[in-house]
Amino acid sequence: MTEGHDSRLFATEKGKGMVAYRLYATSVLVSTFLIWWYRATHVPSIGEKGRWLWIGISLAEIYIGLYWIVSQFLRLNPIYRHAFPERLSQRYSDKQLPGVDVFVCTADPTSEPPSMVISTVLSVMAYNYPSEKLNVYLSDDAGSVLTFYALWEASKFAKVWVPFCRKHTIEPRSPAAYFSNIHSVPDTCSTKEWYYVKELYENMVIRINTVVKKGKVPEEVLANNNGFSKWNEEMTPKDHPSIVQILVDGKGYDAVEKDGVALPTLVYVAREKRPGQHHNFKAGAMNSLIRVSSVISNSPIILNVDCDMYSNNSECIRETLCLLLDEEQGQNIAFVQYPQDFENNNCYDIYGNSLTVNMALDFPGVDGWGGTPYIGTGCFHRREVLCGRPYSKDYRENWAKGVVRISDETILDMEERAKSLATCTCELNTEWGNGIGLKYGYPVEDVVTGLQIQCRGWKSAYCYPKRAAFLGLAPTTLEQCLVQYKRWGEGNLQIFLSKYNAFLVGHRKLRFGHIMCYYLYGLWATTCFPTWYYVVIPSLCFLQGISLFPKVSHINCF
Ligand SMILES: O=c1ccn([C@@H]2O[C@H](COP(=O)(O)OP(=O)(O)O[C@H]3O[C@H](CO)[C@@H](O)[C@H](O)[C@H]3O)[C@@H](O)[C@H]2O)c(=O)[nH]1
Ligand SMILES: [Mn+2]
Repeated sequence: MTEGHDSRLFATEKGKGMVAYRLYATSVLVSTFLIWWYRATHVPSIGEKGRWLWIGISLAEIYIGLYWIVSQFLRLNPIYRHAFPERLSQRYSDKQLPGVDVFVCTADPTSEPPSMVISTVLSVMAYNYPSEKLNVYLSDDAGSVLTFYALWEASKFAKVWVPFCRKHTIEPRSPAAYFSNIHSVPDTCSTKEWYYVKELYENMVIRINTVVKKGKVPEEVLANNNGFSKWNEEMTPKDHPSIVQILVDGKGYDAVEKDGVALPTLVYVAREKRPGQHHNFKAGAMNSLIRVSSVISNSPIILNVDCDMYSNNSECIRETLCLLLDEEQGQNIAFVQYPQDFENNNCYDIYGNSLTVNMALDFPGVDGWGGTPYIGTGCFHRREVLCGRPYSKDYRENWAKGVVRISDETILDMEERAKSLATCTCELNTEWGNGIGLKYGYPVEDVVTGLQIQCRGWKSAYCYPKRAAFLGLAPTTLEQCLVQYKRWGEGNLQIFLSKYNAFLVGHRKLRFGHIMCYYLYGLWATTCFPTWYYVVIPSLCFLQGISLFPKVSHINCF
């Protein structure tokens, strides 16, 4: 069933086959009750072997059953959104479209190689969106000259790459992904041009990798480019001043390259780091970017991506705008979250990294209750809301908002102003990290931030386009997986146990089902205990000759 008519920019569709699913869920529920009944009525009597083990397994089954019941809140009401970008183009000219600031975060040039980071940056620079409305910020939490060097190289390559992508409607627009997956020349492109771009890209990657390997930028580059003078020998990742450099000024003349296509603004940001000053990880980096971008572009929409999650769908901004700009249904949507899809999963996916259940089943279900959580990457926010604005029915976003250049201000002046907003002291005695920007103090800062936004009355939307919007790298080794799951499990449990427990902050503000969705993630880590019990104890009992399950011969065990 599709709600919506021709003027809507997006439609909301309810999940199919729900009657069948409800029947199935009811049968599981009935079976669960029967198992509980069986456990309660067959407890070995006092003194009998295995009494406590029986009670233990009964508790494990009760917990798993209750957790399953909570999980059904995510399954009963899924919705799917479909955007109509062609209607957006009919209604809004390029000039009328809102500005978009894209934040890419990186933290370590060793584990996040600069050549990968710039591929992500290039993929978002090449969105099918007016360049003068697009601003890309790279936050480098390591403050590394190597990452800056890579971005400087990328800013030059972008002059060829961005027009190339737009001219030949290339997908995906991450050069690394494109050249490693596509080996044939598109029809519209001459072989010469294609190989020229490919070679240009490959040579750039070789130069970047050489510099990263040596750990040093070549002298001739340092001598000829002022940008590198901001670094000196004393600077370390944990101790350096703030650096803001506008590598491409999309609103200036230098952005118009030879084909007459303007490039998006490209800015390098390394916030100040000092020993003893807490930097609040990614949330701190995001909040610095919100401030820095407010003097350079101040776009009403912010997209944030992790540096290992490139844009795989160049239409994604337009699709998102369909949701946010829809006059009837979009006014209360604070953020639009895309799934975390990964390109490096193999068909076995032994650690369950593809997150298919969460992305394809759970999140449309949470969306049905009023809003998917914010999961930190591939998410478009309204700047105003991220900065603390509560929902009000009468509020209308100023989509034309943006920085109006002070006529006699140079780029250097602007960089200086921006730099002062990325220092350690600029958040002292402010609400940053509390009511403004991303919340501090939680390992999954994004989830708690999203929850806070929803408690201020806003909704959020989940978009699951056929062509994945972003593709990232999932952990590949068991160790990386354990670290990742521990962080998510621990982080969500911490929120559950804190004053940001969804019920405590959300009662009367969120629907009961929505609170249960947050509980599912909050309690996820605790399911390790019953699971562990279930996996270990019955096998040990088996060795001792104690049976915790009905025997096949006892068919009539009830
Ligand atoms: O001090 C820091 C630490 C991390 N990052 C960046 O934050 C992103 C995510 O960090 P990562 O270490 O890759 O965390 P993951 O556990 O892989 O992240 C997942 O889980 C996080 C917590 O929910 C979300 O923020 C992420 O978006 C999501 O991909 C990366 O781009 C990092 O470069 C910083 O900018 N500064
Ligand atoms: Mn990651």
